[in-house]
Amino acid sequence: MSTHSPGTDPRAPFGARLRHAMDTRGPLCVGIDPHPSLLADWGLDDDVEGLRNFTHTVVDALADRVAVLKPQSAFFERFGSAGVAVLEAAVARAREAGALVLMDAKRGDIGSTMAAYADAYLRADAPLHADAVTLSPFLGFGSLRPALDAARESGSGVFVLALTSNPEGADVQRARGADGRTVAQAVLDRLAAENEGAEPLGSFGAVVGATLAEADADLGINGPLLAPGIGAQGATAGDLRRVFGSAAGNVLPSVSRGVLRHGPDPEALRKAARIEAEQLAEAIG
Ligand SMILES: O=C(O)c1cc(=O)[nH]c(=O)n1[C@@H]1O[C@H](COP(=O)(O)O)[C@@H](O)[C@H]1O
Repeated sequence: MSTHSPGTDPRAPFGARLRHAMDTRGPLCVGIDPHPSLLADWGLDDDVEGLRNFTHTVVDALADRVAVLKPQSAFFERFGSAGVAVLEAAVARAREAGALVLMDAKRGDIGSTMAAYADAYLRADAPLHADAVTLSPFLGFGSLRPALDAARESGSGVFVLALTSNPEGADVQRARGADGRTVAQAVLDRLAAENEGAEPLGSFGAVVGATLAEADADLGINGPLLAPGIGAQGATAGDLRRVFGSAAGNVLPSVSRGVLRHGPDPEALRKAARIEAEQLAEAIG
């Protein structure tokens, strides 16, 4: 992991900016998940001031060196508008310091209201504009169209849930449609179509948990594969090759508690992130 800035044209599509960030800073996304238990471990109160202190500490320690920071929106929303204001400031501060920001909001809705979510996160001048956002395809992949179009227009990205890291995900995601494909494969195929011809990497990513026993799916979507589950959920860097096979080079491993538990000392956070990034780069390199 280096402190090198992503340095590509800020107007380049998300996939190109992410490729550059992963190549120069190392393939690591650190999740900003201010759990009440982590706030307590850091000696902070479970209130807006504690949330702000926690979030700024993580951003100031890591935004100039990790490829991606991923704030989990719910932990901010639980404090209402004051918490969302902390999130908004953190997104701006992290992007200013050179990190790409993936807003973990897991949105999905009928097309007409999906357009409003797209406005909230993907429109270039939106207060909560991030480099990318997580989306849920449960209302049908086609319902995400307004977000896909908005991302293309603003040079942002999306990560659509395909094979999630939680054990309950398989009920829905491994179910087979009339054509024999699993739901997850149908999502992956639609993402591959969105990324067709994109170089060096498409902007339409999938979420595929590092905790899976095996992917058992074609992950060749020419887009990034967000891999949560490393650390607190039990997966390790060593699992990535087995799960992702030849697609490992496009994997963006994501760690939240596994890094955050080393705070609040900024130097300890930086060290934890550096070790993770080095191990992950070696595992998928
Ligand atoms: O979209 C995600 O980020 C996500 C998808 C998934 O399948 N599993 C998963 O754990 N996540 C998120 O990744 C983070 C995992 O946190 P840790 O288990 O603490 O590393 C949480 O913010 C989850 O919401």
